Amino acid sequence: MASDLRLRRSVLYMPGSNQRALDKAKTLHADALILDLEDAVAPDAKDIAREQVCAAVKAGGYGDRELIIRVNAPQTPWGEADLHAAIEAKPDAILMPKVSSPAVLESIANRLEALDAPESVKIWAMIETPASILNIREIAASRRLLPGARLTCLVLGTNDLAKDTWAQIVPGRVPMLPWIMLALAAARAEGLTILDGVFNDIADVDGCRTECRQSRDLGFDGKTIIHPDQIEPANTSFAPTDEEVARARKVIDVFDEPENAKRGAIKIDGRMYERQHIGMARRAVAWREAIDAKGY
Ligand SMILES: CC(C)(COP(=O)(O)OP(=O)(O)OC[C@H]1O[C@@H](n2cnc3c(N)ncnc32)[C@H](O)[C@@H]1OP(=O)(O)O)[C@@H](O)C(=O)NCCC(=O)NCCSC(=O)C[C@H](O)C(=O)O
Ligand SMILES: [Mg+2]
Repeated sequence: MASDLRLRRSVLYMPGSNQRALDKAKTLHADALILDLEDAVAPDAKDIAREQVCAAVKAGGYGDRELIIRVNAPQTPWGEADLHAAIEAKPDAILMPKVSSPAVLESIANRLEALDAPESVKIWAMIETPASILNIREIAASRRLLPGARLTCLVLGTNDLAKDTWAQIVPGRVPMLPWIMLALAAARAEGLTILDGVFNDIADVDGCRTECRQSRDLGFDGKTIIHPDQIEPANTSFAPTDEEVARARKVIDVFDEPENAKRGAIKIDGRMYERQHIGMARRAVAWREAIDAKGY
């Protein structure tokens, strides 16, 4: 049903040290916000970023935008303080960077349980190291093993993947497609949400739109983005078109007709549809209803 569907078409990062961005985000049409304490924040701004981000989450005012805090990794000088403060702020999720194996997720899930964090605080995991790709099956499967069923989303970090593998970031992303699709299959096998990596060329809005469309074609739930100008391309690309919705409604209606009750396959407007297509059709309609209900 549309009411259960959480839109994550556009998920906007912002440096936690940038108070202006934290404020501006309250008015932007992004579905979710990642308030970053990690790579977007310089070492000497880590403490102020932590304070600002946790204060912003506690104060609220972001409407129905999901709020995610990206902490520094546990082995860094800031990891422990970030995690403690983030748990206390109770965001919708804590995003763990550079997750290379399930072990780090287990330790965070245990911490959340030990500190009695509400069930609503989920864990999101960045998939951005070569080891995370090799261990993706175990990382995704840890959803079933962690206490509190907290792992709900994987987020690709294509900049870090490029850095560590030496793969080039090129239009069409051919060098990365095997890793992208492996992560996508692992996420879907476990019923996790999965978000695509960022498009760095802020000035190239058309290029961003092309990559968002590719991202939707590949099967992602949404795109992580880095600038307000990338929100509209992401929201538009992940919305089913009018034509898709009309076709989806027709598929549902035709299979609902009594004379088709026992048919497995049907030809509609020259194309073959099987019963499995009803689920996809319902998803398209539910997405449209969720977008209409949201108003953007
Ligand atoms: C890249 C930026 C530093 C550019 O900022 P700026 O120079 O201020 O751009 P503009 O002048 O064009 O900004 C126009 C207005 O929009 C606001 N703004 C800009 N960016 C954001 C944002 N991300 N969120 C909210 N608001 C934003 C500006 O404040 C201006 O507002 P106003 O003054 O009222 O007009 C900046 O865009 C930026 O910091 N972006 C995010 C960078 C970031 O978070 N990077 C980390 C994540 S990417 C990553 O590493 C993923 C992964 O880990 C991987 O490995 O791939
Ligand atoms: Mg990264």
